[in-house]
Amino acid sequence: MEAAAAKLISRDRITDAAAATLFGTDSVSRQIPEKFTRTDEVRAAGAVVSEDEAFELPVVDMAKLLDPELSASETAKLGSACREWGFFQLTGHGVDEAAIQRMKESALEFFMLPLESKNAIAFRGDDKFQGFGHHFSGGPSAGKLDWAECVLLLTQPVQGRKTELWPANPPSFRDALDRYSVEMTDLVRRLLRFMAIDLGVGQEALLGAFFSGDNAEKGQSVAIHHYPPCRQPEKVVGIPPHTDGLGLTVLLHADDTPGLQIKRGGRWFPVRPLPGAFVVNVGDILDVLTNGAYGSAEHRVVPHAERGRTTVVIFQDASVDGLVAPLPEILDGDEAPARYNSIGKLEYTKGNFIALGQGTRFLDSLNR
Ligand SMILES: O=C(O)CCC(=O)C(=O)O
Ligand SMILES: [Fe+2]
Repeated sequence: MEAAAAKLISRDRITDAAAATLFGTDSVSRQIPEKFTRTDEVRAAGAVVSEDEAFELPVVDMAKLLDPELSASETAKLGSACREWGFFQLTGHGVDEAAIQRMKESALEFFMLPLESKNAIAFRGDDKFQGFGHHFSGGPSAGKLDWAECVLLLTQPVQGRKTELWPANPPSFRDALDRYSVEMTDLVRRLLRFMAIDLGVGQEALLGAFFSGDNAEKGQSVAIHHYPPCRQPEKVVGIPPHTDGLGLTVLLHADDTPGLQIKRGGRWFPVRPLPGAFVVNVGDILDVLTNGAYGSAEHRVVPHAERGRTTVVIFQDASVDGLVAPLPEILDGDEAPARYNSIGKLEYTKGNFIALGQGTRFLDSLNR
């Protein structure tokens, strides 16, 4: 993260007062303090699809993608999920179970520590990009707090890590995240190969946008979120509506609590997490790379009334020769002109942070 861009984010450490609201033993019965009350914002965000309405968030099976007999039809399913929803659940992914288990346990154990221990890595100084505290929330919610705590860290490239901000407690954490990060790199590579087939572009082109070159702006980061239970979930926000600003996102549920919702056709669709599956979504940069063929979808988190929820979210960054731009292979003169203006990666990152602070979507400003 370039220092000047990192300065554009403002994230706060969690105070004793906020912690008493979020985790206090009597927090469930108490009134929600003003700082967390966002009833109007929640109401204005639109209706939620009801529990019993039948709908199917696409499920993609990696084992089928890899099976020569089933690969073509499963690749088509992957493609339609990315085009129609920008989201899917991924089963049969082959990621090492022990690595997943250790990551889940380390995340859950970290959040169980007293605030003082967690604040050992609290956001500080100029660089509010990495550390522990309140997730950034600006725009219409400026001044209000999310019903959540989170750890944000750069995980790749290894030489870019600020290891001193990686939790030393629980002792398993650093090793678990290191291992998990490598597994996620492999998983993203595998997925991109099939996305390239679906898009009809060379695998080198798409993989190259995510992994080639020594551009330090291209890497991987993690957000580990904890949403404590909230008796009046309709009054608070776990994470406000947003699209993910990087390339591809892979989310792991550390428990089986639902809460993630995806906006489609003006309504919020709750994700019903499948045991053992990842939730994968298209980020704004993949949307641009594919010239809008794959769409990054708005999503948010609503806390659960009785159960806490913990997620481990990996973001894989991408760019083409230092630019956020449609892949040249996807464009075709007047037949398929660019739908987005190209922009330097650093300028993109800064623009994204400023837009987040204003509650707008930077991607919209790149539309041609
Ligand atoms: O925790 C979740 O379910 C979603 C988190 C998220 O949207 C994000 O970190 O960008
Ligand atoms: Fe997100």
